[in-house]
Amino acid sequence: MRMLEVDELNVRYGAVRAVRDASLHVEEGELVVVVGANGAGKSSLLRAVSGLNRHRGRIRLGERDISSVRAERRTRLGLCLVPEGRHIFGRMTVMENLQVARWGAGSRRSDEIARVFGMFPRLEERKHQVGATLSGGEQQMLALSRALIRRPRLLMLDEPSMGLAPKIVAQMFQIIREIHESGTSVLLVEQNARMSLSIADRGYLMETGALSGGGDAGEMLADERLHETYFGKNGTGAGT
Ligand SMILES: Nc1ncnc2c1ncn2[C@@H]1O[C@H](COP(=O)(O)OP(=O)(O)OP(=O)(O)O)[C@@H](O)[C@H]1O
Repeated sequence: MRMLEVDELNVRYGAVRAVRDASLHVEEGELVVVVGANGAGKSSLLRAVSGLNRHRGRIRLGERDISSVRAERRTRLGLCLVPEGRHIFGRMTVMENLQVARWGAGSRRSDEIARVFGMFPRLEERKHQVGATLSGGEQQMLALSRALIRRPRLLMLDEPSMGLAPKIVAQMFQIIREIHESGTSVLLVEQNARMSLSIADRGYLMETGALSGGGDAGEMLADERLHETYFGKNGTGAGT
């Protein structure tokens, strides 16, 4: 089954066409990455799929057309976005952040929090610490945990490697790989092309609002033409 199908999506900010006739899909259980440089339109694409941006075009989640469904309802239907910049509650503790997420998911079950602590033991160790005092990697883990509490059908991640030290970036991609291996469908947007393609099934390229590709991630990783532009001299990705 196709988990997500996006057809001819367009996002405009006044005269700026941030997303142009973008079409993509994610099969059930797939990990798909959209790679592209800073400003290519990746965040606008994910925000539109989440219902947070005004957009034109058709979006299907599973069998259902959600093009005109509001953002909160899309989340309830299983589409969860971990936004760029994390947006955790800095003055609340780790535990409180997770409790708010669980409440938002309409659940009171304490085992949902225990489940994410099982995935991120580090967060359990810091459960009484306030969000703002966590490291960047821990904040990203908390943002991810808040989405996972909802048991999403499709998890969308906007630049999860942003601002993290290289060692932590590697851990973050390992965690995303494990989430995918546990059966969750994932749509990831990233500037770090090399790392994200190395864990993905398929990849798209995004340039000035337009998507191309949609091919096998391993083949994209081996494609010499993409190296100079997208993998950068130090191999960490476009624009870095
Ligand atoms: N609220 C906004 N108002 C006007 N223009 C915007 C707005 N948000 C984004 N843009 C413009 O739309 C284009 C795409 O931006 P977007 O943030 O989607 O790209 P991106 O690939 O996610 O880049 P980044 O990684 O820097 O977030 C850019 O030209 C950006 O300047």
